[in-house]
Amino acid sequence: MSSRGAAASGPSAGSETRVAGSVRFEGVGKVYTSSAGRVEALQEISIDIAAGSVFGIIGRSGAGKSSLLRTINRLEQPTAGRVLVDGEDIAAYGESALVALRRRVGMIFQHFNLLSAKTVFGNVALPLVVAGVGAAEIEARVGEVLKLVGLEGKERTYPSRLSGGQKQRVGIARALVSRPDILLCDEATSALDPETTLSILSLLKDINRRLGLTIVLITHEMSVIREICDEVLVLEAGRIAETGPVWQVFGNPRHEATKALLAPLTRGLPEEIASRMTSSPANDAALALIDFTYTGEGGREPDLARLVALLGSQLRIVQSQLDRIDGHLSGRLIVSAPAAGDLPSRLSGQDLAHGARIIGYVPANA
Ligand SMILES: Nc1ncnc2c1ncn2[C@@H]1O[C@H](COP(=O)(O)OP(=O)(O)OP(=O)(O)O)[C@@H](O)[C@H]1O
Repeated sequence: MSSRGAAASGPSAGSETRVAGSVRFEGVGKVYTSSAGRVEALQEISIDIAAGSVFGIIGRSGAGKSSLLRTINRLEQPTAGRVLVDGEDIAAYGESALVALRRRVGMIFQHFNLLSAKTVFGNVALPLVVAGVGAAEIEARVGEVLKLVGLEGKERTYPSRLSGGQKQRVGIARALVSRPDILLCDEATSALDPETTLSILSLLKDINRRLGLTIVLITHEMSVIREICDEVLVLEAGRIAETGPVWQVFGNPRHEATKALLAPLTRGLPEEIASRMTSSPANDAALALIDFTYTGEGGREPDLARLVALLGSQLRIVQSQLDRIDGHLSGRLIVSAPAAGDLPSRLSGQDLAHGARIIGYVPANA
């Protein structure tokens, strides 16, 4: 695995500060021209993705998410601007450098893209076979990644005998076997049920933490962004609507596109609260609505005593909901608490539940 460190890929990142797994878009544009006409899919996209971060891309259908993601491994070529991976302009790559880039940048897909005629071992080994790696090393590396994704013992199984979650684990193992620095995920959990989605998300987060791998993902599920992303980019009609840390963008969405995308997350709120909710506090006395999600696993139910200690005794429960999905507990607790002080950063450092985020603000007397 390439060396990784703590340095970020800020605007001044040059070859000295380079850390494997950073991506920079510089004024990226993409125009498709076909018999149907000209489509301006991306315009003036300039943004940095720090090595080792989990970066989410959201936007309505047709906003340009896939086009942008696919410029990172040159499945799409920008028609304007540059894409730099670890500080290098990948447009300049010849054939062998491009092959090497595709090994450094793995990808997983919504429908897994597994070969049905090959076993789990055969599917995962494929990139190494193509690269001409020796049999003993293939054996060792496939074993290593199957262990990492929790599929030990499934080597000889064919994809048709696997569940959706297991198929995606094979997809992840196949992407990791080349020891990439970056993993691109195109709607990787959209075909999975909520419980399996959670297990794949925790696997991705675990991989990100253990291997220091950069993950760039597209999703239409805002809960996915909330669960695992550090930063989020909202695209609207090919342009950047807004971008920043998830707690900031989701806690205080500024762009209409973001607010529309986040609307499903506010479902379930009492009408009298939802109708008075604003995206930023009206004054110092405003109350923040904080949404905690949790599962029954790992004892992650929010502890009320800790919430009161953190948020103050004025904390009120606005809504509480418990579901059982396939026998597993899935809960949501919405509380109101004084918004004064730097609440988002106070919340972000806490391991209070599976997810904790501010969904809006209401006047103190709401
Ligand atoms: N190969 C292509 N030829 C012509 N137009 C294309 C091509 N690929 C994408 N487009 C157009 O570019 C725009 C952006 O498409 P893209 O797939 O990047 O959006 P998206 O946000 O990923 O959408 P979705 O969420 O529906 O997958 C759309 O208008 C789409 O129709």
